[in-house]
Amino acid sequence: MITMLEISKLKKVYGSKTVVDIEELQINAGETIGLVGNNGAGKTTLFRMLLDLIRPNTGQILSKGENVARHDKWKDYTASYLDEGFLIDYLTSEEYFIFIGGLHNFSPAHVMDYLNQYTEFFNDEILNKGKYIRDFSKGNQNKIGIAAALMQNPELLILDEPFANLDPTTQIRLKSLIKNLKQEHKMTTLISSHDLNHVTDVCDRIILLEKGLVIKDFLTDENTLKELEEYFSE
Ligand SMILES: Nc1ncnc2c1ncn2[C@@H]1O[C@H](COP(=O)(O)OP(=O)(O)OP(=O)(O)O)[C@@H](O)[C@H]1O
Repeated sequence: MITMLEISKLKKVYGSKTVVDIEELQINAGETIGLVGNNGAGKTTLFRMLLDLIRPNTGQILSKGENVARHDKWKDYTASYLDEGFLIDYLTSEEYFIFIGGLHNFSPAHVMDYLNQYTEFFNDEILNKGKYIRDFSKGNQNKIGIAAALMQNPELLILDEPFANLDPTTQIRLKSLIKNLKQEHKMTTLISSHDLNHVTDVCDRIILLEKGLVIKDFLTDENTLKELEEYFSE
């Protein structure tokens, strides 16, 4: 098995509160990981450290063996959408996609062609609306951010609560999209979610965080949903 991410002795502290405290965690290439945990468990903080948006107090994250805080190579194969801060509010959706495509040397025509595969996912709400990104609903901003992240055909994809704010139809379409990416591109995917149903459906491994600690880490099977529901109803 090839290791994609290797986390060791990772700690993030705010004031007197330790919000992430992970002794050891490995993510293998090709895995689809669901990160679950109640509000404040540390999911977003962990993602932000994976993307070197914030720095840990101690410990490190290696991506393909290189510390993300000291090297840049991971940026070539990693894509993410954490929140609307990743978008550019004053652009239309087309302008934004063309801007992101330009970073990967796509011509505008190539970008528009690439977007054809998302016709179903977009559900006719994203393109040709003459609307600025700031005026889209949060769910539709989500769709824009996810499609833009996928444009670079990443090996590692990180999505923070991708199902939140999506209508049920789009949630189901997003699940097939993620399953496809796993099957066809062997993509390594990390998804945080409060939706235990979706996350157990789409992920082959679940990591449960609580107060920054990994409480459970197991492969998904037919009992996982029940186990998680029991854990969270205690
Ligand atoms: N910049 C910051 N300064 C101080 N405390 C912070 C900061 N960022 C996060 N925290 C705290 O760290 C803890 C973990 O927050 P985080 O957003 O990572 O949790 P989460 O699991 O993503 O939660 P949610 O499910 O609500 O999104 C929370 O107690 C939060 O208040």
